[in-house]
Amino acid sequence: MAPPPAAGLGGNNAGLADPLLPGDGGGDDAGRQVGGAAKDKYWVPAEEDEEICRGEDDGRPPAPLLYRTFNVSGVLLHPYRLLTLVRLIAVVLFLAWRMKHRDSDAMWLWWISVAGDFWFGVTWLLNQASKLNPIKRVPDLSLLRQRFDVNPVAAGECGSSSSILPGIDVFINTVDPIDEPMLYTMNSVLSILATDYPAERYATYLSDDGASLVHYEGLLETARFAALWVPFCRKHRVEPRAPESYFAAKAGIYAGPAPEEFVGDRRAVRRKYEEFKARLDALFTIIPQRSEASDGSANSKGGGGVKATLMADGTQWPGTWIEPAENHKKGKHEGIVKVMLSHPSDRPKLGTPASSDHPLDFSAVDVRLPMLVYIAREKRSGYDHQKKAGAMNVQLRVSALLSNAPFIINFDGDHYINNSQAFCAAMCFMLDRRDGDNTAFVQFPQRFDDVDPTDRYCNHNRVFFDATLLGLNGIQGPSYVGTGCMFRPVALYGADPPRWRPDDDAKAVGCPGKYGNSMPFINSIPVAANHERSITSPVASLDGAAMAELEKVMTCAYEDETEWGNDVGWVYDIATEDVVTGFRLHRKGWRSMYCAMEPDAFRGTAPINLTERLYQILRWSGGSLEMFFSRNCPLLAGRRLHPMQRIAYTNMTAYPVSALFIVVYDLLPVIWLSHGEFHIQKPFLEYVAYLVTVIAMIEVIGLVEIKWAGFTLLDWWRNEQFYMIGATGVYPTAVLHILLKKLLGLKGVRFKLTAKQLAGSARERFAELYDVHWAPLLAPTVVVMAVNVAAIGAAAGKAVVGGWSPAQVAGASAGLLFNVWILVLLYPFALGIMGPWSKRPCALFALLVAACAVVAAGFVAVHAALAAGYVPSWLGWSRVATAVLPSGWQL
Ligand SMILES: O=c1ccn([C@@H]2O[C@H](COP(=O)(O)OP(=O)(O)O[C@H]3O[C@H](CO)[C@@H](O)[C@H](O)[C@H]3O)[C@@H](O)[C@H]2O)c(=O)[nH]1
Ligand SMILES: [Mn+2]
Repeated sequence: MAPPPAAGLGGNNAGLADPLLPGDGGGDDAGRQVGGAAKDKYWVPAEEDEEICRGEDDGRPPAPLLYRTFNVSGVLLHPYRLLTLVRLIAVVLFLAWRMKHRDSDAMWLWWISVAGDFWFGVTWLLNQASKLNPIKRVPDLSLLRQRFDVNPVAAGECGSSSSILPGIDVFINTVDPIDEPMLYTMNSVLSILATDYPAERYATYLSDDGASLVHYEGLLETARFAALWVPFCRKHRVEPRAPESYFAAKAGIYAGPAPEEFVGDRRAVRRKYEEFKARLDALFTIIPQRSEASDGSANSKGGGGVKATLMADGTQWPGTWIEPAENHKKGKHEGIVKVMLSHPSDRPKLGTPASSDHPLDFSAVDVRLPMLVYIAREKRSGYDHQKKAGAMNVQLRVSALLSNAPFIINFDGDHYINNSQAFCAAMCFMLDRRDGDNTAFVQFPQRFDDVDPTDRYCNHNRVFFDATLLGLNGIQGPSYVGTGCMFRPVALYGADPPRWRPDDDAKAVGCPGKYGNSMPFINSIPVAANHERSITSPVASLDGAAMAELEKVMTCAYEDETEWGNDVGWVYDIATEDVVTGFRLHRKGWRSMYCAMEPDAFRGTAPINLTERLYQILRWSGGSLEMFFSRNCPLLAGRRLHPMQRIAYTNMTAYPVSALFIVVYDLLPVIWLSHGEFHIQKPFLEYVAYLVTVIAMIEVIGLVEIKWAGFTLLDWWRNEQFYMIGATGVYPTAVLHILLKKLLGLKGVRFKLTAKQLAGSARERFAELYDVHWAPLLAPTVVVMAVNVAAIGAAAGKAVVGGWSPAQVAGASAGLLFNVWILVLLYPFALGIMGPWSKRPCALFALLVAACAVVAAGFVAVHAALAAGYVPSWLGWSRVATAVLPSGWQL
């Protein structure tokens, strides 16, 4: 990001060069951390930084600041706050006006709608309040280098033996090599192995919840290919370091030291990459063939005479088998841990010069690879495996025994590192002298590759990632929202942040019993707290005892009678482990930091099929409600939770409740069909005027927000639309789930794995967008659409039948405005259920007009029939003596 040069900063302060100006970074990162963008012109450096830089009075130069703080400039911030205040007043006036005019055609509905308006006002306020002081923090990567990575060798990379950067354990999760295409997972692994962080200071743990041999052998292939890919990335400083994305993009400006070798090297690596992909693909056939072809020797027979799945050396795979057998099937198998790449030496190791069988010259490149470990935790029937949270808690324990880094970072299997400075960026926050020690986690935004250009289903979630989280950043910190988040494990273990520790007995984290009965694990906890410990210290050799310990902490039974999933590690029994786990840390008084960088730190895939997307939102909204009605309810937290943060969490967990009112509003137009005139609030026109004002003001505030947050009008609009789509079908379902759970003790919303499409496959791009998967979850929204279309049709019919006074016309138009508004909001949904037809949105308009016309015609026909004295009966229409128009219809 590149705001204008900071006046008054970067003066005489040692080391405080402006990190935001291009070319200032000195190293290879200069261009990368800045990525100039006009959208940042609304951000100004915070004065607080300037004061801190001037230093304390003790005469010593203060430690430099590893990140810089920016506020929204007054030109936008003041109007933004003012508009919020004005709307608040408007809402209060509106509610007061309503209370004074208790006049409606149905008082019970009037009360519901007053309650609804009140609730909308409150949730809007909760939501808006947390956005009034947005803060951006920009890491200073070059300073981090100067201080912690003193003598970079290996072509200026972080990789150096004189580095004192803290260790990191990297977690990555996957479940199924098909639902979550293995190519993505292995690309993520490659991007991690090649990232710009000293190889001896981090270790990667892949958790495979499917325990499949395909993943295991795929990872072996990946480790082999990494020996070429990683040095290639370092030599030419390529970005991004996930090969699939790298080769898909046009080559950018060359940043490395060997331009003359680049083209040849790139071509060679590309060829090897294609071969690597082919080998990954082949695993899906080789492994079954291998197991099929075995001669029936003792090795190949599992229990019950099924064919065992065999590893390359002919021995039985301990995980799940292709032909499921006892102890070798989904949900029932032993734990597996394999070190694929062992921890490298501390000193850089240069590669070999080019030769006939190795065409790339790596003689000036550090060719070490970081440690890589495969984990499949034990699964037993009778245990709830707690999905992703369970998998990560096992990763936490296994990594603690093996490398025990003071920091960890977690990735979903489909998210890769897009900017290899990301680890260093997170470190800037963790190591900064201001709040670093009190920072439990650094959350990065989630960005996606495969989303269609207009982002029909609001997958990018820009309003959340570019506005809401920056707002929280100005309070106690962003919530934890899953992939791309760096943690301080001691915080996960339940330690208090230094700021709230009663004495300096820093490492005490409570009674050992709550962590289970592995002494080596318990002993690792205080060690992990110390990030000055210069390197990760992996166990020297995996002897029998060490292996036994690893296996022990991977078992299901290990967590019995412990605090895992409760006060320790990732939280259990909830569809969304993320927000609640972050909340637990905030409640303890920890803070968090938000780190958005350019180019994006990480990127991944998103569900672009409507049904998948709705299930994802169902999981999130269901999880939120579960949290609200659990012991982790924000209202129950103690005083360490910042008051504003409490408000934000309340909003974040209670929001689906709004849907109950929205559904009532959305279905109200049904009244058009039965009555001539019905007004929920009289005088109706004034009511509509108020409504239009308060709704329009939300949009006006949104216009200011898009300026400072730097997204587009379309992003904002999609967010509005998707809120309505969620509110018509998904949120009510979530509310229903939680009611059933609380009242009848049924299970809550399940964690349904989001299926990922394979980009660049034979199918057309964004093909998923046009697949319609009908599910009950779609039904309510279809009903709402139908009701509103019918209402418009009925109104048109009434207009045709005629006889309206001007006042009635005005009233009807105001009501219709509302119907149209709902339809416009539900537009992406309508496209979604049209499948391939949605490629021509005019077809949708034609359909809508036709539907309205049919209803209108029907209305006119019925009216005519009734006027002529016909009444409907079981046998069809029968003639009665006089016209039978209901009184309300006599218009
Ligand atoms: O039994 C399981 C189920 C899932 N996962 C992993 O969990 C991750 C997330 O699953 P996915 O289906 O991709 O969910 P998303 O909705 O895409 O995930 C978002 O929402 C989740 C919370 O609901 C967060 O945990 C994620 O980080 C966030 O990206 C994936 O890596 C899975 O492999 C497991 O390891 N074990
Ligand atoms: Mn995902």
